[in-house]
Amino acid sequence: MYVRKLLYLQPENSSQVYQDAFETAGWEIHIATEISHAQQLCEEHKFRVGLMNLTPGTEKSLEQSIDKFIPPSGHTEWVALLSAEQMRDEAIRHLITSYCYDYHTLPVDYPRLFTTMGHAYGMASMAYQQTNQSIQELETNQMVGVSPAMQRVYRSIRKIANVDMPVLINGKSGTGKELAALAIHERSMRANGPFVAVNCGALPSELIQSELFGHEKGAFTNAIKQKLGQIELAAGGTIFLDEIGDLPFNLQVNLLRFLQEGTFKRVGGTQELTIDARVITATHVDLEKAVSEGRFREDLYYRLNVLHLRMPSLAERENDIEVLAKYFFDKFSDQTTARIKGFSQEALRRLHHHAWPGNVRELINRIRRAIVMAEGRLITPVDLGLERRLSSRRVITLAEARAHAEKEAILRSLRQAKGNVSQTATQLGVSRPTLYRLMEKYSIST
Ligand SMILES: Nc1ncnc2c1ncn2[C@@H]1O[C@H](COP(=O)(O)OP(=O)(O)OP(=O)(O)O)[C@@H](O)[C@H]1O
Repeated sequence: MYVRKLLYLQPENSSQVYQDAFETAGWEIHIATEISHAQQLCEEHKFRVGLMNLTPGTEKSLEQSIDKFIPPSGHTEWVALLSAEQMRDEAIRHLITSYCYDYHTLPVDYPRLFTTMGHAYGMASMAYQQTNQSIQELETNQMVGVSPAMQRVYRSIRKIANVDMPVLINGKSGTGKELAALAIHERSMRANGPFVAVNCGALPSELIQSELFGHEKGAFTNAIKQKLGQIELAAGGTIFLDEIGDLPFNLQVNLLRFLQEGTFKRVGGTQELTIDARVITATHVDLEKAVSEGRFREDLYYRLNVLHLRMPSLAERENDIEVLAKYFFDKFSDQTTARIKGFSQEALRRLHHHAWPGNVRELINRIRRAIVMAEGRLITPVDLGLERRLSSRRVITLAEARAHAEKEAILRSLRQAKGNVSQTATQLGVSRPTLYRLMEKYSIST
């Protein structure tokens, strides 16, 4: 029979379930009575479904440590088992809505519970397949993303790659324009030729001409020998010109000639040279506006914009945020950071709510920083630099200021005590139950 693995978190003294019933229904049940054991099992097995028994008296400690046993892959859906009475507790309802796919009230109605678990398994498997799909995309063109917006990008790249014409890519900074240009090149008939990238915005205007088109010996004071330009170096392949809007107006005509006739002259040269390179350009500014303001040649704009690709910003690709975060986490983790197992639920929530002005590049930087900064097993919002800050411009009430200070003190103390709640409580001069209550109030997890 097809076996699905189930992690059952059953604190001691909680009501028993009939293990045989699960096995007959095709579930291989792994029971943990303690969080540490659940954590260990999560590292050894791939559970798609977890069942947690919220026995009265244990739910509080579960709530505080739930982040710890969420497997690093994050593809496990949880179902809570609890009494109808417990459902009246607001904290428990919060726990269920934040962490669980569904709940089941006791006594156990096995057929109904198995249906719920079957659905949870389906949902978790779907999420897992989606991540895997993105990794397949990655193998072919190093781009990760499962969102509909990225699926459109992949489809466009496949089509554009087959047609040997200029491409204009636009999108905000850090959205992956250069990566898309490389993907086009690698899927095109020029894949065996060079891919040469030049950032026109990063070069001083007096150097751009010689950088792009090369120069002859003696063309200017420092031209002690002949130098080939980047366009010449891209012969047989693709030249990618990033920030094309920054190309000085006087050089735009040279590029236009190259696009129209495939010819150019080195600086200081008289000979007309011919090479074959596909031109892909990118911009984060509105080139049409630059044309209407007279800063960019209209004829060049139309020559460059034969095929067009728009890279969506990260905020438009919400489904990709978590996939990318986990991808970069795996990429940048190494043996020295092996103790860090993934992201806390709060960290994932903050990643989703952040506006991402710097797009994927910003995400990469935040993950790299978090891997260095994290002190616990899971990355927190503070590690990512995404802790909620109170706006300095807004007038705050005394109650808000007090709450802010209280939260900061708890976070700092927890960090110093490496997540040890008893030690933190002693340090802050409060009892453990009070600290737990405050942590719940401020959504702090260890
Ligand atoms: N979909 C993606 N999957 C994986 N990595 C990505 C993705 N998009 C961007 N990146 C990574 O993000 C970083 C920024 O991407 P890239 O340089 O291509 O952006 P850009 O739009 O050209 O930025 P800019 O306009 O600032 O030059 C790179 O390290 C790139 O590898």
